[in-house]
This record gives sequence, structure tokens and C-alpha cells, in this order.
Amino acid sequence: MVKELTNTQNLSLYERLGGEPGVKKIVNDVLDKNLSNPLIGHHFRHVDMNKLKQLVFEFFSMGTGGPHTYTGRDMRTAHTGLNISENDFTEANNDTLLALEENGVGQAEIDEVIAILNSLKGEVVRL
Ligand code: HEM
Repeated sequence: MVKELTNTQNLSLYERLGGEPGVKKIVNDVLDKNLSNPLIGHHFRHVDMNKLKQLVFEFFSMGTGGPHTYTGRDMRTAHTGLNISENDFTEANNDTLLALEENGVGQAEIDEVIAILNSLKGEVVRL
């Protein structure tokens, strides 16, 4: 059967977010916002942001159907001892929401990304 070029139903979330350039741009924007966010920026002050951007990109590529392998630590290990509160988590999600909107991502994809983030909350908050 011939596939319609305009049919986006079978595309992975990774592809619908714009593939490598799209996801990279979104991840970089989110982390820039996190760093300059007065409520949560302190968490990132001593972090190598270029390395973190690369790891978060790999993580998201792997989790959304992209071709990359995540080379970082598991979520629980990476966030243990960072003292991330529920409010910090909400604030980070707000930065993500804003970055997605600014990059023209559609509502369906926004909902999927936020659902993925929320599913990981227990491995990030109050550890
Ligand atoms: C579901 C939401 C989140 C995801 C998917 C996520 C993802 C990641 C990933 C992939 C890493 C790299 C792990 C590594 O260094 O091996 C990381 C590290 C880090 N995350 Fe998150 N993160 C989330 C939420 C948060 C929140 C809410 C904060 C703070 C407000 C935060 C702060 C950090 C910091 C500071 C590091 C660097 C730790 C270090 O270098 O030792 N993360 N995160």
C-alpha cells in the first residue's frame, strides 16, 4: 500500500518534534531556560551544561523513538542528592512547555512530552 506523504500518524514522537535538529533545539532551549530561571537555576549553576544538553538529548531521542543511545546515568542515580522539590519539578515542566510552544510544537506532541516527563517524576523529585 502506498503511504501518503502527508500522513503523520505513523511518525514517532521524535520525528514529529523535528528529528535531530528539532529535538536538539528544544532540549537546548529548555536547559537554557532552566539555568536562567530564578526559581531553579541554582540547581544547574555548577553543571557542565553542554554535557547535560547532550545527555538529555540522547535520553529524549531514545525515549521518543529516535536513533540515539543514552550514555548517562539512570534517572534516580542522576537526581539523588540534588534536593529537587515538587515545585522545582513543576517549574522545570513550565520551562519545557514554553520552549515547546516557542518552537511551534503542536498540542498533541506537547501533551505527549509532558506525559513522559510526569511519568518520570518519582525518579527525580525528593531523592
Ligand atoms: C522528568 C524530568 C527530567 C528528566 C527527563 C531529566 C533528565 C536528566 C538527564 C538525562 C540527566 C543527565 C544524567 C547524567 O548526568 O548522567 C540529568 C541530570 C541533571 N538533572 Fe535532570 N531531568 C529531569 C528533571 C530535572 C529537574 C526538575 C531538575 C532541577 C530542577 C533537574 C536537574 C538536573 C541536574 C542539576 C543534573 C546534573 C546532575 C550532575 O551533573 O550531577 N532535572 N537530568
